[in-house]
Amino acid sequence: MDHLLEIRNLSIELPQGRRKPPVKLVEGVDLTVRKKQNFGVVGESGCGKSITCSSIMGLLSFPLSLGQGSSIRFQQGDGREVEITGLSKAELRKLRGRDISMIFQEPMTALDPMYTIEEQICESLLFHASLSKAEMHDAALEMLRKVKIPRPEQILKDYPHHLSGGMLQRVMIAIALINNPRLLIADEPTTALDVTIQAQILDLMNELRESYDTSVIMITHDLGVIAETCEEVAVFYAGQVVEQSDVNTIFHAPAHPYTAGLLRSVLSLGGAQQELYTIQGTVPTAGNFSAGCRFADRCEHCMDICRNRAPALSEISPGHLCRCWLHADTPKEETA
Ligand SMILES: Nc1ncnc2c1ncn2[C@@H]1O[C@H](COP(=O)(O)OP(=O)(O)OP(=O)(O)O)[C@@H](O)[C@H]1O
Repeated sequence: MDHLLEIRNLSIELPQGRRKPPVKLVEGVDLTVRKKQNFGVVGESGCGKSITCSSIMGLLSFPLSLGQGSSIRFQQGDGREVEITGLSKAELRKLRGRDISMIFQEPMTALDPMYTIEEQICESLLFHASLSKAEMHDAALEMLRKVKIPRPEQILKDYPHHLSGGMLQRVMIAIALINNPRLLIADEPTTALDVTIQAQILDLMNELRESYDTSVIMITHDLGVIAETCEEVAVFYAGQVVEQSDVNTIFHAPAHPYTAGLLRSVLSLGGAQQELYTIQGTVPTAGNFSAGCRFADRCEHCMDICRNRAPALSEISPGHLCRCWLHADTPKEETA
């Protein structure tokens, strides 16, 4: 089977006390990540990208929980498929680091200021492999070389505060890849870095992907990062996937007005004479979604039906999914 990860009907709920039903922060998300695929998850702040990916790691923060019927199936290194939502805490710990790793926006907060870089790399090795101290040292050194850290012997002895943001992110990538995971989740890995360092980190991730058999889920609000690194992309809006397709289609023939708006705002940044384009309005907060399309209030193509009935995510051409009445078999003359 070509599939590494299959998410079906994922919902993530925020409880509202005993009297009210929980608010669904994420609803009805289906995603499939293939082996060795670079999969992008893009959308504005607060649309549910990070909590969706945290749920893959079994790391939803209190008081969030998975809704009934949510399924996350993952194929382990031994070929066995596991249902992540049914794993115990101990089984999840085993899966993390060995099969699934994550890198975050702020490497400084993910690393412990009290321990050297060598101690922190070796800690993740300790947990997953039975190596001697000398073998662990060699493995850590080799990994720092792979992520192109200069003077790796010295860096192993350093503490996190001795390193720049770009170097720390390289260390995080080394830690994430040292056990050769099948899936790497990268949550805005370059957002906190300046532009030239961003490009270097993205290049490094692309290079490493060639030499590891790892699939990557790249979470970002930046379509430029998606263009640089991904083959397939899911566009999130207000807790749902609104469009999904290969990257080429998303960039050249976006179907959902939200995706088209995101692209226009990126393109207008590049044009010297053009006025900066922004999508009017803001993302509705969870619990305040309308009965119809969640993007209706901001949409330039809004029709009557969009305000009253929620569109389903449907396949508008092979491999291209879109959640929009403009592309559904419904009368289009119902313009508001
Ligand atoms: N522990 C929590 N308790 C309550 N609400 C939460 C919690 N964690 C996340 N949320 C809410 O869930 C929604 C989705 O959050 P999430 O962090 O996944 O968004 P995002 O798309 O990753 O945004 P960003 O790019 O800003 O990280 C937001 O409305 C957020 O406020």
